[in-house]
Amino acid sequence: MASNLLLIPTAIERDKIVLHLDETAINDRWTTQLCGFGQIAAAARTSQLIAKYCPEKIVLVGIAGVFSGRGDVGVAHQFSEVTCDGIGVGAGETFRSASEIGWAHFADIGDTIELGGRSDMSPVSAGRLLSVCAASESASEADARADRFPDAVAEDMEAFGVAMACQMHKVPLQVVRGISNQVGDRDQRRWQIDKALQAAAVLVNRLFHRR
Ligand SMILES: O=C(O)c1cccc(C(=O)CC[C@H]2O[C@@H](n3cnc4c(=O)[nH]cnc43)[C@H](O)[C@@H]2O)c1
Repeated sequence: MASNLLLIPTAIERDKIVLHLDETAINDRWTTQLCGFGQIAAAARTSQLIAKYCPEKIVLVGIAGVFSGRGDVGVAHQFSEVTCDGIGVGAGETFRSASEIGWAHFADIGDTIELGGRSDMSPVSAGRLLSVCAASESASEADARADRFPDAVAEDMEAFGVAMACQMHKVPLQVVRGISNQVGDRDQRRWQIDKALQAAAVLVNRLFHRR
């Protein structure tokens, strides 16, 4: 039986989350691999791993920031869609995305990719994940992003790249993110990484047992 892939951006996240994952499920059917930090590494590495393992399905798990007023820190979400922000023209208020200027990311892949390509992996709808190239570094930057994406719940840096590779290879993807911080809060003393990854592990363990 083909192994499924559990992708995690960094070794720090992997070493914390594996403590809470169902070991039997991992040994039986899942291969855990790092996909790297940021959209580019994540897309390239995912493509390489799909070619190597030919997985039936992929789950991406890690931490993310939540937009102010749209959720709590220390909980986890499984997302129904992922939107890319940061590839296009301009910066700040003048930024226009790839779709806005009429350049698709690749062929028919626009700025948003639906997650959960098959009925047996139908997503728990927790809305939109915004995948950025550089994390918001202040509350005002976070608010500006939140204004541009009124239905985005959280911000990460890899999901769109992983989703693009999965779409090209026709492999269904689920994305689970534990919420470690408020978007725009760069003071890691306030981040709740352990709690976020523990909550994320609960959702991933459920996905392990879903047919
Ligand atoms: O601001 C810093 O100095 C800094 C130092 C180390 C790491 C960071 C990160 O933002 C980690 C990014 C990493 O975790 C995910 N993540 C978690 N929270 C956020 C966020 O608020 N916005 C975007 N990405 C976030 C992301 O997927 C990366 O893998 C900062």
